[in-house]
Amino acid sequence: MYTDLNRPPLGVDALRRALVGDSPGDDPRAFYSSLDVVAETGSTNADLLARAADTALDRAVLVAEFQGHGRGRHARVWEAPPRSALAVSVLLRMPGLDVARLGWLPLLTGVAVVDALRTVAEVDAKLKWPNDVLIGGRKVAGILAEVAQTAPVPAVVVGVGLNVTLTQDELPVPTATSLALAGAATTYRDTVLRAVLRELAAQWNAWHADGWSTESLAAAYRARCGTIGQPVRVTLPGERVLVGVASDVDEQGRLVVAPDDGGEPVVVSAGDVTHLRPRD
Ligand SMILES: O=C(O)CCCC[C@@H]1SC[C@@H]2NC(=O)N[C@@H]21
Repeated sequence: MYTDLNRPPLGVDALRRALVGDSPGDDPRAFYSSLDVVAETGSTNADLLARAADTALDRAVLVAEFQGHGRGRHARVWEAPPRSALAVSVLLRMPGLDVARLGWLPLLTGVAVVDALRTVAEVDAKLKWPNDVLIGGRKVAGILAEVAQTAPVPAVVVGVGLNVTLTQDELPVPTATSLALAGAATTYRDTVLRAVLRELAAQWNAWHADGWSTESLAAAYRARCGTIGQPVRVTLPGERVLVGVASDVDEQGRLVVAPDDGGEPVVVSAGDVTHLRPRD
């Protein structure tokens, strides 16, 4: 099934040197407490969630060269051939953050992935609400955040799956793409992973310094979101379909849609969005 297993492994020692601090702090270059790369696991999100009660794992990073049961949003699977994608999870706690704002973390992660890809891969990456990362209308990365109710502060495991060197034949669905297929300036996974984790740390630090306020974060999200201003079809829970124009995200990161039937704006907290101008 997989065409080329001779792809290079990630260089864990260099990644650790670049990203892990002796006493992890505000510097995005040494933000993380640990970084591990495993050859194979079921799901990096599941692995960190299972160990979320261990406070030593705050800001831990777990990367898998291959996931047998990668988890996607809406209970879907997330698949990629070995060593051709990034499958990375980070465990974060945000003391003092109102739990109602936890939902911003996957959106913040989306902002970080977009910035990393624009910078090192030189691609025109954009977000499709809530946090699919698209290039030319095709999905290159997905984000799944899951919460563990640890006391006194919940732990959030945020996972990123990013297609790097997948060939056309290896794409899980025709609407996906990879950095290689999108003509990225680099398909070196170490470079991309380093950029993603540094941007995530920088965004997280900025949000923390801002007292977990959502104003600047929402502005950063809007600036990178290709859904706002788009005609969209939204499949809501229960398979109800909403068609209209996405006008904004609100203070909780929910999508506001002006329906085509002229009704009141609908605030969407969960749903599957299709852009009706497919290249955006
Ligand atoms: O459905 C989506 O778009 C989200 C996909 C998230 C996949 C990543 S890969 C690393 C982490 N571990 C998982 O099991 N899922 C996430």
